[in-house]
Amino acid sequence: MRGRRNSDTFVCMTETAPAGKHAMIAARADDVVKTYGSGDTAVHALRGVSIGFRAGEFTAIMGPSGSGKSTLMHCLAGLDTVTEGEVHIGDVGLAGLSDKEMTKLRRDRIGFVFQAFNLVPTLTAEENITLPQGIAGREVDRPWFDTVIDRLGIRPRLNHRPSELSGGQQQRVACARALVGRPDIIFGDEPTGNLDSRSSGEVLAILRAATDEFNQTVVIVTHDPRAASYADRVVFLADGQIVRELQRPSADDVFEVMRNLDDSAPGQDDHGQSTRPAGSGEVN
Ligand SMILES: Nc1ncnc2c1ncn2[C@@H]1O[C@H](COP(=O)(O)OP(=O)(O)OP(=O)(O)O)[C@@H](O)[C@H]1O
Repeated sequence: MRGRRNSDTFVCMTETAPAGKHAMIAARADDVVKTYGSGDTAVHALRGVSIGFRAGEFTAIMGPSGSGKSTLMHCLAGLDTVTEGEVHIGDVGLAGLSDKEMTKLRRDRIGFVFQAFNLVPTLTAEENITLPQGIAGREVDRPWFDTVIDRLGIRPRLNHRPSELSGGQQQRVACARALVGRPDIIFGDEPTGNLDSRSSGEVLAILRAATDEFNQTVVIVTHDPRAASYADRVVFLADGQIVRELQRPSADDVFEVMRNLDDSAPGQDDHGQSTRPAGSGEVN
């Protein structure tokens, strides 16, 4: 657990970006609504979410199950479309992009680390790490590749296939794959969900280093307060809305907010309809 200053804020980050390292917005969502289905069976996964992610910043998204965390991440990463509102990666709006342009943007500017690792079983660790560069027809930056794999401690495992690696090693390979292409922004959907605490710590440390040493932007979804305590800020969703944000919290701070959210959440009914009073849980 890291001893960090705790201060709540409810201020929209896009409006308060300071000058310097964090001034540039790497990604943002503006009034994003995501509804699955329609009519009586419509599920309101996101109900007007606005948030910005500064370049070089590590953000963790938390919230009760079904609060919309994965949906928000998938919309931000262009893996899903929004029903209303806009998403930008850097200054590129995703709404107007063709499938081809979207694929190129994801390939060039976004890295992914998922809970299920998504490694190709027939390829070695090294082949998995360099696969996206190969598909893009780009040369692998070898000095950078060396830096990343040494930082992750996976050099001795480069010739092994995923089945010959532990969960933690597979996740580090997935991290290396995300880092080697030098994407502007890395999205992690429960990147430590399948890992023991030691491997979790290693993966979180490299994601932390991605921001501190490599000036990349990291956004993860997690249920783990300890994982969230590695972030610069933690954003809490409930019922498809941002309801709270902590700056540089400790794991205990995060745990406390999660406990209150879980306690106070009548949440959603089976169709994702809010059962809260109108106006509750809004960002001021
Ligand atoms: N493809 C889909 N079709 C219909 N409903 C969906 C779909 N994906 C998500 N949902 C619904 O949208 C809501 C938000 O889901 P989401 O997966 O974003 O929540 P989450 O906070 O990531 O949950 P968890 O922590 O359990 O993974 C839930 O009610 C979920 O059932």
